[in-house]
Amino acid sequence: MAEVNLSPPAMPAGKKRIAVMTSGGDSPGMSAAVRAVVRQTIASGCTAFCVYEGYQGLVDGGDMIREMKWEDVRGWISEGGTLIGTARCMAFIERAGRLTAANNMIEKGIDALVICGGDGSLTGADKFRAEWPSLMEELISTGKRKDHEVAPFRHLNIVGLVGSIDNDLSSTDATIGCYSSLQRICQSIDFIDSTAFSHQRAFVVEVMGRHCGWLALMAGVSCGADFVFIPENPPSEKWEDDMCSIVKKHREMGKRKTIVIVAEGAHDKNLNHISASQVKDLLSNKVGLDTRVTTLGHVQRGGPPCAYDRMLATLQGVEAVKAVLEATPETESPVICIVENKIVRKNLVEAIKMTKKVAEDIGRKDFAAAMKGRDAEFEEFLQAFNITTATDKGDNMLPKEKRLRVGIIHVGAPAGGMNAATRAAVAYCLTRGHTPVALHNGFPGLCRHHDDQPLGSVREISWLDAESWASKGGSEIGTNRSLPSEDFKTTAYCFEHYNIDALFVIGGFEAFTAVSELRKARDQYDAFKIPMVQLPATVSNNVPGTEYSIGSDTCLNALIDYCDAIKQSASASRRRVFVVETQGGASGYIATIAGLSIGALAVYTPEEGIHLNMLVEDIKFLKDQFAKDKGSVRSGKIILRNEKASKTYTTEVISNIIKEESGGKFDCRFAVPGHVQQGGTPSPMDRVRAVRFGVKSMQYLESYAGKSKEEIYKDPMSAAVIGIRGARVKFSPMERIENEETDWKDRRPLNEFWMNLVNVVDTLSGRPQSCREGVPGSPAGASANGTPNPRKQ
Ligand SMILES: Nc1ncnc2c1ncn2[C@@H]1O[C@H](COP(=O)(O)OP(=O)(O)OP(=O)(O)O)[C@@H](O)[C@H]1O
Ligand SMILES: O=P(O)(O)OC[C@H]1O[C@](O)(CO)[C@@H](O)[C@@H]1O
Ligand SMILES: [Mg+2]
Repeated sequence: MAEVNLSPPAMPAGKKRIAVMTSGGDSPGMSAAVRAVVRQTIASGCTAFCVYEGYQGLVDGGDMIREMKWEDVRGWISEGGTLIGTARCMAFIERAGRLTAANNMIEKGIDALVICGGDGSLTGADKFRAEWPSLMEELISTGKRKDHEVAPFRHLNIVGLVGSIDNDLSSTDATIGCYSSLQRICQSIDFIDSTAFSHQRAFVVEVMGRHCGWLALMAGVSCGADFVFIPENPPSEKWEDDMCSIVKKHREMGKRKTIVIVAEGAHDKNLNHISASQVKDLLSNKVGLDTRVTTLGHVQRGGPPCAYDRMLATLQGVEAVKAVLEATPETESPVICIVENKIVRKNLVEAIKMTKKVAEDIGRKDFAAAMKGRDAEFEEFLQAFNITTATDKGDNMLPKEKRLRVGIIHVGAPAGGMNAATRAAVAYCLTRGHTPVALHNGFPGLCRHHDDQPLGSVREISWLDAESWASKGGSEIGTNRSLPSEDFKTTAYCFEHYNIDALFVIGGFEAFTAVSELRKARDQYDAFKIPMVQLPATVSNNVPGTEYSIGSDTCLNALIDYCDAIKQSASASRRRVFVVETQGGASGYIATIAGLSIGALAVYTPEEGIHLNMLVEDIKFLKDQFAKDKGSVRSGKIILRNEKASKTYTTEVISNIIKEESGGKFDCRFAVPGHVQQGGTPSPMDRVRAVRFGVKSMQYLESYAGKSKEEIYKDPMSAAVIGIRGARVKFSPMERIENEETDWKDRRPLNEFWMNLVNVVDTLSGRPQSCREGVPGSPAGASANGTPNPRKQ
């Protein structure tokens, strides 16, 4: 009988069959990653496959490896867990299992595999890749495959996406799912807080994270816990006494509740496990506290992904497909990572090696090395946690002449994390011997009420005052939009009269403007010749000098919750579109990232504006979509329109035009979430970043202690803005940012790093280029990383 090649025919040049799978413990955002890989694959003219049930599906083959169409992943962006299933597969740990998996991949003609999983899954992927040539040889030598069948698959094209709640892979700042899990943990601890406070109780909370302390540490930072136990940095030999003395001290200082967080993999310096019940016994018996244990368990892994995880999963999924398409046989397998704010490809083998080394360092009790092996943020967060909970000032105190009175002021609209940043700054100041002074209710509050009796607006903040602010939304010291230029004279008088030696300004574009004004007014007022730092805090994320303002993540989460509910309603009513109006001032950041995170059909930003042709093309697109949908599930559609995208085409007008032009084929409504977008409780990301930036800002101001007014005046860095820029956290000189990077008219940065992401929203919703072609200022034609948009190639 003639030989038959049962494998599918080879793909045309440059086109591939790309499969995606999820493996290990599920994590929120995995489904969003699968959606992004599938849609980007199809948008690139390739064929998408999913491998169901992790490596088990690869080993079982057959129907477990299925082709996916565009519509198959509709609505997946907001789903928790992984809709293609996951498993911990023993068979794949053995070579025999991997051989069968390789054979199944050839059977289906899979050219490339994108694996979304944790350290274990990527270790498996790395092993599979390393072994691949020998697996191919074995398939041939054992007669399972012919040479020509194997020939097109000689090089295994593999890309890793890190999906795990544990955040345990070295070389990336965040894994897909870790911030959603942190959100679940923080919400639980916030709830526990109120009952603990009521009864003056202690709670020991055990959190997941297997061998990694990221979740425990970040929960400690965001919730203002009293003590954390993490495997990378075990407590001292006499930890029982240390913990009890810190808790006792906090109680003596007036705290009514105690929260201790224990990572499930916590141990002492000799690697003896530290359990939650052990900690509970100590708190009960040695400190005499009424203590309870709460083990959060799998609730930490469930539920929908937060905004950050949706965005991360989406951008990384898109990047994974690009990496597949750009790979040559010489390219080393990448893992897609994020460093601060930048999606980057790193070497998979190296990342696995570094991750394994952390485990080995812990095994060898080299904890300093283990700490270094985690990302750069990790150590900084531990320091920030220690500083904000420290009671033993001792060595930390500066000599008297280096101690400052630091004025802290909130300017502009409230934003999530303002209080957390203030709390961190206060704790840092007290630990170092500085005096934190709240300037209540912004600059007008300062000028008008500084000498009110009995309580003026200039007040020193005690540790206990600020202690409970870690999780509080709004602004505890009050905020105001007005600027110092409204009364420079009184502002200067107050700075002098109350001996303000340094200024920490927390807020958005107004805060930026305020620091700029004070800097410029230094010529006339000596009182302003003090070091000043602005910490960008605004839902709009439009502050020059940073790619991230605290509060913007809280806003995105509030907005996606709102949009998820609207989308559900639109889906249930089948043929309905919603136009949702977002805040953001003249910056389309919030609209774009929310669009990316909910799978919006289109995003209208002030940067691009709204044009008649755009509306005409979008209505055509909508008609086409509804014609294809035929009343299917998850067919609700949302267009996000920034509040300042157009003066003429308002949200209501657009909604009416769409309704009118739909020819009765579908309906359109609009919704305006308004100030809901400021969020209630700040998101954990805003809280932890607020703490990190708060501490860094204080350290920065402190570096000016002892300098003369003239030295400060001459130093361009003495008025600075702290921010994330690409892969780094930096202080930038106000003067340069004002002059070179600010669009003063539109109150936003001149270059907005996220502009190309509108293309990703379009690619993944299938919106044709024609909708934005010819639109002035449109970056259509460039993609997320500035590389050409695949749909244009
Ligand atoms: N050394 C290895 N060799 C081959 N396959 C492996 C190896 N380690 C893990 N795998 C495969 O990856 C699967 C998932 O690994 P693991 O259970 O460690 O979860 P993970 O990917 O680290 O995710 P998480 O820790 O977030 O749950 C394993 O069940 C196994 O199929
Ligand atoms: O769901 P399982 O298999 O019990 O595994 C629990 C483990 O998985 C994780 O949730 C993710 O790795 C760990 O934090 C935890 O130790
Ligand atoms: Mg793992």
